[in-house]
Amino acid sequence: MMLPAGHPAIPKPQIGVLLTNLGTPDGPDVKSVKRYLGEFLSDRRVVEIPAIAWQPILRGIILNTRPKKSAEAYGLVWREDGSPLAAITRLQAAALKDAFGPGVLVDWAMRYGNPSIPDRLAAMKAAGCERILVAPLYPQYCAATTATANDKAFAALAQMRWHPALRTLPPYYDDPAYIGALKTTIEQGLAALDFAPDTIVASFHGMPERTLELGDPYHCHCQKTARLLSEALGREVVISFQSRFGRAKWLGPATDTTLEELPGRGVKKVAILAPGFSADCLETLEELAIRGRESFVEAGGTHFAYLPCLNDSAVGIEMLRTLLGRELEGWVAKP
Ligand SMILES: C=CC1=C(C)c2cc3[nH]c(cc4nc(cc5[nH]c(cc1n2)c(C)c5CCC(=O)O)C(CCC(=O)O)=C4C)c(C)c3C=C
Ligand SMILES: [Fe+2]
Ligand SMILES: [Fe+2]
Repeated sequence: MMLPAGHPAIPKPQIGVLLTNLGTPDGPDVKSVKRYLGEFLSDRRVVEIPAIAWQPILRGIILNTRPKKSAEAYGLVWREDGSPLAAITRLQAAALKDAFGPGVLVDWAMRYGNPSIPDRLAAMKAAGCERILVAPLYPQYCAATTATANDKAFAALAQMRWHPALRTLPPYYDDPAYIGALKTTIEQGLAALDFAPDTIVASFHGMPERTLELGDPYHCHCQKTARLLSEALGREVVISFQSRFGRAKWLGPATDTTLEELPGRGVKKVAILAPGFSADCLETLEELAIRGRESFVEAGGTHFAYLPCLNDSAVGIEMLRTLLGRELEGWVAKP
């Protein structure tokens, strides 16, 4: 078809990089938390119980009890610029704005809640992006996190007549750029403490043991990250799993019991980090830095430090630039 005279020039093709993370409520109030948990916990990638059995439990019990408790917890960590998870992901995208050249748009979205993955993909397409790298910011692959974020992107594309080409960021649990960034941030964190920890604990988000038996690589990815980190640091790193949810057996050892038991084993000074989270959030700031500290001290611990996630630190952003830049190869000329 011929373009009519005076037809506007076709915009220059752009490339999009969409950072994605889990999602978070819009506010630290019961209503917002209920909406968020309803969406999150209805995802069959997250709770692998047939809907006919699960939905009555979710709607009848969990969504009538948990939002109040969770909203209180969110209230303890909420910042002026919003939920820590959303605020930090926004800062990460802003810090990477000019990282890949003028033709590359960097944006962010959440799997549950706002800004949504379909909305931001539509905005990228409207801006002329013909190629999009979707980057779920989970170092360790889990179907409940990585796969469902990508599912959402694929589902959005499925609604478009003319969709952009899509790449996804693979998990990076053993990538030298990630292990190196963790090592640097831990060493910087330890140097700033006024005590030397007896032990370093690496706490990962847990998942049901059954998910491991069904073939999810998450547990193995966490173990390998912890081993490589221990080798890089040249010291032992104790691994544990946090945030148990529901009645099923979850991966162990549990972070809460580990922190309660360490003082009895002579470990009175501890530093804890959460290498599976690319941004600090409820699970790190409330569960580890607040509640974890309380239970460690109650059990006889004397010194406790929570070491923040990579977030939008210089070393964290440099790592993202390396990982994302690699996936953009062939799309963007090397600097
Ligand atoms: C980093 C990896 C994560 C995995 C794996 C994961 C699995 C998983 N989580 C739940 C249940 C909940 N998780 C909650 C919060 C939450 N989870 C992750 C990450 C992983 N989850 C993050 C980053 C967050 C924080 C969100 C924030 O707003 O800051 C919550 C909600 C909070 C609460 O009410 O306590 C629940 C519930 C399951 C069932 C699961 C299964 C594999
Ligand atoms: Fe979770
Ligand atoms: Fe939690």
